[in-house]
Amino acid sequence: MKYVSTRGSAPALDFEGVTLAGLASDGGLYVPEAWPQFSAAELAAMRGLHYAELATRVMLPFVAGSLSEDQLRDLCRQAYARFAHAAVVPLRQLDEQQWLLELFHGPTLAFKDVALQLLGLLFETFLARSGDHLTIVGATSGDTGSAAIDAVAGRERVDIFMLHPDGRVSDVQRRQMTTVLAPNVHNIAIDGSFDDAQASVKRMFNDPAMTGRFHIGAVNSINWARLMAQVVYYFAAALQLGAPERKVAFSVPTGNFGDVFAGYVAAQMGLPIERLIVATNVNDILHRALSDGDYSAGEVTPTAAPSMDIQVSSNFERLLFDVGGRDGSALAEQMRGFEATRAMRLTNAQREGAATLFSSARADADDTARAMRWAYEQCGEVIDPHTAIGLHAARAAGIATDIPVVTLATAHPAKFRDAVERSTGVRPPLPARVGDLFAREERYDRLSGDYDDIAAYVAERGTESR
Ligand SMILES: Cc1ncc(COP(=O)(O)O)c(C=O)c1O
Ligand SMILES: N[C@@H](CCOP(=O)(O)O)C(=O)O
Repeated sequence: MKYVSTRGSAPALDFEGVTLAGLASDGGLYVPEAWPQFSAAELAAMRGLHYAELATRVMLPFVAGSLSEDQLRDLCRQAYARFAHAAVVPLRQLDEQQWLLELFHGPTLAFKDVALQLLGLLFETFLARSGDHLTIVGATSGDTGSAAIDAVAGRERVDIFMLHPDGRVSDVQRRQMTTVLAPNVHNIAIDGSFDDAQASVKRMFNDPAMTGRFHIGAVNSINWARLMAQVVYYFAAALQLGAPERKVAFSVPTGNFGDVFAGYVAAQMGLPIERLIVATNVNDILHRALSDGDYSAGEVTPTAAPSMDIQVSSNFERLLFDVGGRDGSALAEQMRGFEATRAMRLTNAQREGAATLFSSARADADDTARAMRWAYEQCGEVIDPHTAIGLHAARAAGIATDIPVVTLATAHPAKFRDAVERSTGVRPPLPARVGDLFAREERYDRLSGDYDDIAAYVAERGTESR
């Protein structure tokens, strides 16, 4: 399998190459040169498999040439052994049509663990082959950070520098990152938003002063391997609900467009998906883009769903590339325009291509609180504010009643216990495995958010590559 950049001029790479590269050298994102396909018979044969085996079958075409089937199976078994539920990503029924796919049973209680537990092992495997050292630089609005840190803390050939927006993540999220004291883990709170942090991370991938000394790596969903692992749970849910004979719709609380793009990939591979509902909070650039073609970023507004407080949505570029005819040079120009002005219009081809599968909805604070209350009072489920935004959109989407609608439950409610308590009166307890979080020592540094300060910090503490 070869991967090409959405901006058309970076070299095509194999799976090992894209996993270690993160962002493409032309500033684009890597996507497979063609989508692997599964027939209805192949899909039917996947029903009932254990999650690690399903993951092996779904991901095998993407890793061809870099990992054997047995190597991939071994990594999947290791990655998913750390999940606290036997099904790894259990489904729960809310009413006749609505379902939740619980993605938060991993070590750090959010959907990020599903991909990052595997990515940590992939890094270890590939770096052992090359003998190289990876300097991971990541941005987090709260969940990627802890999941990535858990996946690489203490690993020999990796350092991780994780930027989070100071004061804009929940106390549980912050402590899940800052109480990991392994020497290869560096937490940095920046004065700014997640968008500012993500912009600095992307800039570092194309800063010769840094790339000349360090092998910079990505754990954010700009890294293809992240999305690849997230594709699997769409298969897991749809197969349980009757695919391939029956279609299923998904509602996805969305920020950086990685999770829902994984659903798009599943559909390209032959999974019968009726609709992908993109659910945003009031940081609604994606809702505006999908409903009337306006992709323009304002300032980030803090909400009760802080992990989705994002305006510049990296993975949207992957969709625009695929539905817009895979013209890398045209997209590079469109993205350069966006980077200069923070605004662009989608082309007709991009709008029409997206509309075949996607719809969108925006939830404000009241919608979010109401959805949390509905889940608790009508169905007995305590859900987190991100999941609530997805559920609000799922119930409003008008999907035909014979089609199941699955909302991705992206985080454990205890990560956002203040917001959950305000809406439902219930304060969800922290699961035992993170129970002493508030007794642990914290360690992190504060920086201005200025790129030069961040680069100097990394340069001073990073390990040069060979
Ligand atoms: C709990 C939670 N829900 C939803 C999202 C949005 O996912 P994505 O950025 O892949 O769109 C995030 C952050 O990414 C998150 O942490
Ligand atoms: N919500 C994320 C933001 C980063 O998104 P990613 O999926 O690109 O890593 C977070 O919690 O950090």
